[in-house]
Amino acid sequence: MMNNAVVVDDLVVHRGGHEVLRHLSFSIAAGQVTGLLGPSGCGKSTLMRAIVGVQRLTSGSVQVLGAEAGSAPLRDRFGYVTQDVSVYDDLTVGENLAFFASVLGAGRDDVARAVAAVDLGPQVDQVVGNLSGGQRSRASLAVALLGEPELLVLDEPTVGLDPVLRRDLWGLFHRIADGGAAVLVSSHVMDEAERCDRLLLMRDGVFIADDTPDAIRARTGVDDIEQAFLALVDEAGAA
Ligand SMILES: Nc1ncnc2c1ncn2[C@@H]1O[C@H](COP(=O)(O)OP(=O)(O)OP(=O)(O)O)[C@@H](O)[C@H]1O
Repeated sequence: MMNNAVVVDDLVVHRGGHEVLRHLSFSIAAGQVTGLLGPSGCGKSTLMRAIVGVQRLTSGSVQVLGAEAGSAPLRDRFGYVTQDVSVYDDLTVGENLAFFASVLGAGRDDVARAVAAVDLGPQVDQVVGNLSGGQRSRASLAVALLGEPELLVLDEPTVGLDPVLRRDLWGLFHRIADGGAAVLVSSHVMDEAERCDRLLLMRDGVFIADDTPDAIRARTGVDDIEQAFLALVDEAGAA
Protein backbone atom coordinates (compact mmCIF):
# COMPACT_ATOMS: atom_id res chain seq x y z
CA MET A 1 0.00 0.00 0.00
CA MET A 2 1.27 3.47 -0.86
CA ASN A 3 2.12 5.39 2.28
CA ASN A 4 0.71 8.89 1.81
CA ALA A 5 2.26 11.75 3.75
CA VAL A 6 -0.18 14.33 2.35
CA VAL A 7 -3.78 13.89 1.27
CA VAL A 8 -5.54 16.87 -0.29
CA ASP A 9 -9.26 16.71 -1.00
CA ASP A 10 -11.15 19.19 -3.17
CA LEU A 11 -8.98 22.10 -2.05
CA VAL A 12 -10.03 25.62 -3.00
CA VAL A 13 -8.08 28.73 -1.94
CA HIS A 14 -8.93 32.33 -2.76
CA ARG A 15 -6.29 35.06 -2.48
CA GLY A 16 -6.84 38.70 -3.29
CA GLY A 17 -10.32 37.93 -4.62
CA HIS A 18 -9.09 35.29 -7.08
CA GLU A 19 -9.52 31.53 -7.02
CA VAL A 20 -5.83 30.59 -6.82
CA LEU A 21 -6.28 26.84 -6.15
CA ARG A 22 -9.22 25.27 -7.94
CA HIS A 23 -10.61 22.01 -6.53
CA LEU A 24 -7.33 20.10 -6.15
CA SER A 25 -7.44 16.49 -4.98
CA PHE A 26 -4.23 14.45 -4.80
CA SER A 27 -1.84 12.78 -2.41
CA ILE A 28 1.92 12.79 -1.91
CA ALA A 29 3.69 9.53 -1.20
CA ALA A 30 6.43 8.96 1.33
CA GLY A 31 9.76 7.79 -0.08
CA GLN A 32 9.51 9.87 -3.26
CA VAL A 33 10.59 13.24 -4.59
CA THR A 34 7.49 14.93 -5.97
CA GLY A 35 8.05 17.97 -8.15
CA LEU A 36 5.51 20.78 -8.28
CA LEU A 37 6.21 22.63 -11.49
CA GLY A 38 4.52 25.45 -13.27
CA PRO A 39 4.91 29.04 -14.34
CA SER A 40 5.25 31.93 -11.94
CA GLY A 41 1.95 32.77 -10.27
CA CYS A 42 0.23 29.44 -11.00
CA GLY A 43 -0.27 28.71 -7.28
CA LYS A 44 2.72 26.58 -6.23
CA SER A 45 3.61 28.59 -3.12
CA THR A 46 -0.04 28.84 -2.12
CA LEU A 47 -0.39 25.07 -2.32
CA MET A 48 2.74 24.58 -0.23
CA ARG A 49 1.44 27.08 2.33
CA ALA A 50 -1.80 25.08 2.53
CA ILE A 51 0.17 21.87 3.14
CA VAL A 52 2.27 23.35 5.95
CA GLY A 53 -0.83 24.92 7.47
CA VAL A 54 -0.20 28.65 7.07
CA GLN A 55 -2.78 29.31 4.36
CA ARG A 56 -6.47 29.91 5.01
CA LEU A 57 -8.50 27.40 2.99
CA THR A 58 -11.69 28.47 1.27
CA SER A 59 -12.96 24.87 1.19
CA GLY A 60 -11.71 21.30 1.07
CA SER A 61 -9.21 19.61 3.36
CA VAL A 62 -5.48 18.98 3.71
CA GLN A 63 -4.29 16.05 5.85
CA VAL A 64 -0.59 15.81 6.68
CA LEU A 65 0.90 12.69 8.30
CA GLY A 66 -2.59 11.70 9.42
CA ALA A 67 -3.50 15.03 11.04
CA GLU A 68 -5.11 18.26 9.88
CA ALA A 69 -2.55 20.57 8.22
CA GLY A 70 -1.35 23.20 10.67
CA SER A 71 -2.37 21.25 13.78
CA ALA A 72 -0.03 21.25 16.79
CA PRO A 73 1.11 17.60 16.68
CA LEU A 74 2.67 18.21 13.26
CA ARG A 75 4.91 21.07 14.32
CA ASP A 76 8.20 19.19 14.48
CA ARG A 77 7.39 16.48 11.93
CA PHE A 78 7.90 18.50 8.77
CA GLY A 79 10.47 20.92 7.40
CA TYR A 80 9.50 23.92 5.26
CA VAL A 81 11.81 26.22 3.35
CA THR A 82 10.33 29.31 1.70
CA GLN A 83 11.92 31.54 -0.88
CA ASP A 84 12.84 33.98 1.90
CA VAL A 85 15.95 33.16 3.89
CA SER A 86 14.76 32.22 7.37
CA VAL A 87 18.05 32.15 9.27
CA TYR A 88 19.52 34.98 11.37
CA ASP A 89 22.05 37.10 9.51
CA ASP A 90 24.01 38.09 12.60
CA LEU A 91 24.56 34.54 13.86
CA THR A 92 26.99 31.99 12.44
CA VAL A 93 25.74 28.90 10.61
CA GLY A 94 26.52 26.79 13.68
CA GLU A 95 24.81 29.23 16.05
CA ASN A 96 21.70 29.34 13.86
CA LEU A 97 21.47 25.57 13.79
CA ALA A 98 22.10 25.25 17.52
CA PHE A 99 19.32 27.78 18.16
CA PHE A 100 16.76 26.03 15.94
CA ALA A 101 17.85 22.62 17.27
CA SER A 102 17.13 23.78 20.81
CA VAL A 103 13.68 25.01 19.73
CA LEU A 104 12.98 21.62 18.16
CA GLY A 105 14.64 19.58 20.90
CA ALA A 106 17.13 18.18 18.38
CA GLY A 107 20.61 17.12 19.51
CA ARG A 108 24.17 18.14 18.59
CA ASP A 109 24.55 15.10 16.34
CA ASP A 110 21.58 16.29 14.38
CA VAL A 111 23.19 19.72 13.86
CA ALA A 112 26.37 18.09 12.55
CA ARG A 113 24.32 15.84 10.25
CA ALA A 114 22.35 18.79 8.83
CA VAL A 115 25.51 20.87 8.26
CA ALA A 116 27.19 17.96 6.47
CA ALA A 117 24.08 17.24 4.38
CA VAL A 118 24.12 20.73 2.84
CA ASP A 119 27.91 20.79 2.65
CA LEU A 120 28.39 23.85 4.84
CA GLY A 121 31.09 22.38 7.10
CA PRO A 122 33.74 24.93 6.04
CA GLN A 123 31.33 27.81 6.72
CA VAL A 124 30.03 26.63 10.08
CA ASP A 125 31.72 29.47 12.00
CA GLN A 126 30.91 32.15 9.45
CA VAL A 127 28.21 34.74 10.10
CA VAL A 128 25.24 34.05 7.77
CA GLY A 129 25.14 37.71 6.64
CA ASN A 130 28.56 37.18 5.02
CA LEU A 131 27.64 34.06 3.06
CA SER A 132 26.83 33.91 -0.65
CA GLY A 133 23.17 33.63 -1.70
CA GLY A 134 23.49 29.92 -2.37
CA GLN A 135 25.18 29.29 0.96
CA ARG A 136 22.42 31.18 2.76
CA SER A 137 19.74 29.07 1.05
CA ARG A 138 21.63 25.96 2.09
CA ALA A 139 21.75 27.23 5.69
CA SER A 140 17.91 27.56 5.59
CA LEU A 141 17.69 24.06 4.16
CA ALA A 142 19.91 22.72 6.96
CA VAL A 143 17.46 24.15 9.50
CA ALA A 144 14.60 22.34 7.74
CA LEU A 145 16.53 19.06 7.96
CA LEU A 146 16.85 19.22 11.76
CA GLY A 147 14.85 16.60 13.60
CA GLU A 148 14.74 14.30 10.55
CA PRO A 149 11.33 15.46 9.27
CA GLU A 150 8.94 12.96 7.70
CA LEU A 151 7.84 15.58 5.19
CA LEU A 152 10.02 18.20 3.56
CA VAL A 153 8.34 21.05 1.67
CA LEU A 154 10.80 23.11 -0.35
CA ASP A 155 9.64 26.18 -2.25
CA GLU A 156 12.07 26.77 -5.13
CA PRO A 157 15.13 25.64 -3.15
CA THR A 158 17.52 25.74 -6.09
CA VAL A 159 16.83 29.28 -7.36
CA GLY A 160 20.08 31.14 -7.93
CA LEU A 161 22.31 28.12 -7.34
CA ASP A 162 25.00 27.03 -9.76
CA PRO A 163 24.55 23.77 -11.70
CA VAL A 164 26.93 21.73 -9.54
CA LEU A 165 25.20 22.78 -6.35
CA ARG A 166 21.80 22.14 -7.91
CA ARG A 167 22.81 18.64 -8.87
CA ASP A 168 24.17 18.00 -5.37
CA LEU A 169 21.00 19.27 -3.73
CA TRP A 170 18.81 17.07 -5.91
CA GLY A 171 21.03 14.17 -4.85
CA LEU A 172 20.36 15.15 -1.24
CA PHE A 173 16.57 15.31 -1.83
CA HIS A 174 16.66 11.76 -3.19
CA ARG A 175 18.72 10.48 -0.28
CA ILE A 176 16.18 12.01 2.12
CA ALA A 177 13.32 10.36 0.19
CA ASP A 178 15.19 7.04 0.14
CA GLY A 179 15.29 7.33 3.92
CA GLY A 180 11.48 7.22 3.87
CA ALA A 181 10.46 10.91 3.94
CA ALA A 182 8.13 12.59 1.48
CA VAL A 183 9.87 15.41 -0.36
CA LEU A 184 7.85 18.05 -2.22
CA VAL A 185 9.93 20.48 -4.27
CA SER A 186 8.62 23.37 -6.36
CA SER A 187 10.35 24.91 -9.32
CA HIS A 188 9.50 27.01 -12.31
CA VAL A 189 12.59 25.68 -14.09
CA MET A 190 11.34 22.85 -16.25
CA ASP A 191 14.72 21.14 -16.61
CA GLU A 192 14.52 20.24 -12.92
CA ALA A 193 11.52 18.05 -13.79
CA GLU A 194 13.81 15.27 -14.94
CA ARG A 195 15.09 14.87 -11.43
CA CYS A 196 11.70 14.10 -9.85
CA ASP A 197 10.12 10.68 -9.29
CA ARG A 198 6.72 12.19 -9.95
CA LEU A 199 5.63 15.49 -11.45
CA LEU A 200 2.66 17.65 -10.72
CA LEU A 201 2.45 20.14 -13.59
CA MET A 202 0.40 23.11 -12.52
CA ARG A 203 -1.25 25.90 -14.43
CA ASP A 204 -3.73 28.48 -13.15
CA GLY A 205 -4.46 26.58 -9.95
CA VAL A 206 -5.09 23.15 -11.48
CA PHE A 207 -2.87 20.21 -12.41
CA ILE A 208 -2.56 19.60 -16.13
CA ALA A 209 -0.51 16.45 -15.52
CA ASP A 210 0.34 14.18 -12.61
CA ASP A 211 2.72 11.42 -13.62
CA THR A 212 6.35 10.34 -13.93
CA PRO A 213 8.56 12.39 -16.28
CA ASP A 214 8.76 9.37 -18.62
CA ALA A 215 4.99 8.91 -18.75
CA ILE A 216 4.48 12.64 -19.44
CA ARG A 217 6.98 12.49 -22.27
CA ALA A 218 5.34 9.35 -23.68
CA ARG A 219 1.87 10.89 -23.49
CA THR A 220 2.87 14.09 -25.27
CA GLY A 221 5.34 12.49 -27.66
CA VAL A 222 8.06 15.06 -26.93
CA ASP A 223 11.36 14.56 -25.17
CA ASP A 224 11.69 17.83 -23.37
CA ILE A 225 9.44 18.48 -20.33
CA GLU A 226 9.11 22.17 -21.20
CA GLN A 227 7.78 21.20 -24.64
CA ALA A 228 5.58 18.57 -22.99
CA PHE A 229 4.18 21.24 -20.67
CA LEU A 230 3.33 23.45 -23.66
CA ALA A 231 1.71 20.51 -25.46
CA LEU A 232 -0.40 19.83 -22.38
CA VAL A 233 -1.40 23.50 -22.16
CA ASP A 234 -2.55 23.34 -25.79
CA GLU A 235 -4.38 20.08 -25.12
CA ALA A 236 -6.13 21.61 -22.09
CA GLY A 237 -7.07 24.67 -24.16
CA ALA A 238 -8.50 22.52 -26.94
CA ALA A 239 -10.57 20.38 -24.57
N1 LIG B 1 -0.64 37.76 -0.36
C1 LIG B 1 -1.35 37.66 -1.47
N2 LIG B 1 -2.49 38.36 -1.64
C2 LIG B 1 -3.21 38.25 -2.77
N3 LIG B 1 -2.89 37.48 -3.81
C3 LIG B 1 -1.76 36.77 -3.69
C4 LIG B 1 -0.94 36.82 -2.53
N4 LIG B 1 0.10 35.99 -2.74
C5 LIG B 1 -0.05 35.45 -3.95
N5 LIG B 1 -1.17 35.91 -4.53
C6 LIG B 1 -1.67 35.55 -5.87
O1 LIG B 1 -1.92 34.16 -5.88
C7 LIG B 1 -1.53 33.59 -7.13
C8 LIG B 1 -0.60 32.42 -6.89
O2 LIG B 1 0.57 32.87 -6.27
P1 LIG B 1 1.71 31.86 -5.79
O3 LIG B 1 2.71 32.65 -5.03
O4 LIG B 1 1.07 30.70 -5.12
O5 LIG B 1 2.31 31.37 -7.19
P2 LIG B 1 3.65 30.59 -7.52
O6 LIG B 1 3.27 29.57 -8.54
O7 LIG B 1 4.27 30.11 -6.27
O8 LIG B 1 4.55 31.69 -8.20
P3 LIG B 1 6.16 31.91 -8.15
O9 LIG B 1 6.76 30.79 -8.94
O10 LIG B 1 6.31 33.24 -8.81
O11 LIG B 1 6.55 31.92 -6.71
C9 LIG B 1 -0.90 34.70 -7.94
O12 LIG B 1 -1.87 35.13 -8.88
C10 LIG B 1 -0.61 35.78 -6.93
O13 LIG B 1 -0.75 37.03 -7.52
